[in-house]
Amino acid sequence: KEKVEITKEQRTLMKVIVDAYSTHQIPQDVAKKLLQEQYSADENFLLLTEMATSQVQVLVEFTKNIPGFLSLDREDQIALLKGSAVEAMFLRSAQVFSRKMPSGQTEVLEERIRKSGISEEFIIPMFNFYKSIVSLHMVQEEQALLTTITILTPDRPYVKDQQAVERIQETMLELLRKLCVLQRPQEPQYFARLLGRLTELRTLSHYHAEMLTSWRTNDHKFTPLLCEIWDVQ
Ligand SMILES: O=C(NC1CCCCC1)[C@H]([C@@H]1CCCCO1)n1c(-c2ccc(Cl)cc2)nc2cc(F)c(Cl)cc21
Repeated sequence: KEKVEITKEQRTLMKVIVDAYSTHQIPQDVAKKLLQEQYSADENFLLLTEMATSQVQVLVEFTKNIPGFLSLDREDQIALLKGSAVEAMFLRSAQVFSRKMPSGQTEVLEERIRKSGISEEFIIPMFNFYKSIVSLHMVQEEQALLTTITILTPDRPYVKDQQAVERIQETMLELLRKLCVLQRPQEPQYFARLLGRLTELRTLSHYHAEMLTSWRTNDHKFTPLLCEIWDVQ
């Protein structure tokens, strides 16, 4: 039986990442807003673009706190952010969706999102992904590390020094692997299941431009930051 132990420096690394992750979150709670009232497709589109814009800003702040990230080549830092922002947005949406809510609220939230203006064909893959995240019952440490591992994906477009990114990502993967073994001794496959979600996340993210341009709204207005990050306009 493998004796898994978190080292002192791994514990420090974990604390830095979880603190940064919990500090840099969307200012106001989008779930609460959606539960308060039913919005029109236009209002929902505006809400999404506002939320997504502020989430990118928050993602940049979070990324600066990932040990080693700022020592990467500056252009590679940008390439990693641009390459992971959409996935980070869907992963964050899934994590918000998977939060424990008073009974019946999750169903209301799901209904509001289904009717938010998003075109039918994307609803199923999106909720399949969200529900696969819900079913993992991830703890905060796992959520923070999974987002970190997504950001540190070496094979994003235009990354020059992939080895340097791989080295930092491997540190995070090893820490997450240990956490999973310690957290779920009875589920040896749990770590593999977590990483499997990143494949589903990448597939879902391929649709993001179509999901946005096919939104049932007359005015698909995007902020300059979203035009940078999303393949739209
Ligand atoms: O604002 C959203 N997500 C933000 C993005 C930044 C991080 C925090 C969450 C959207 C909402 C959906 C209703 C209409 C208004 O937008 N959203 C999406 C979503 C994201 C991308 C596309 Cl293209 C389609 C839907 N999935 C969500 C799951 C949820 F649980 C909640 Cl609360 C909201 C969610």
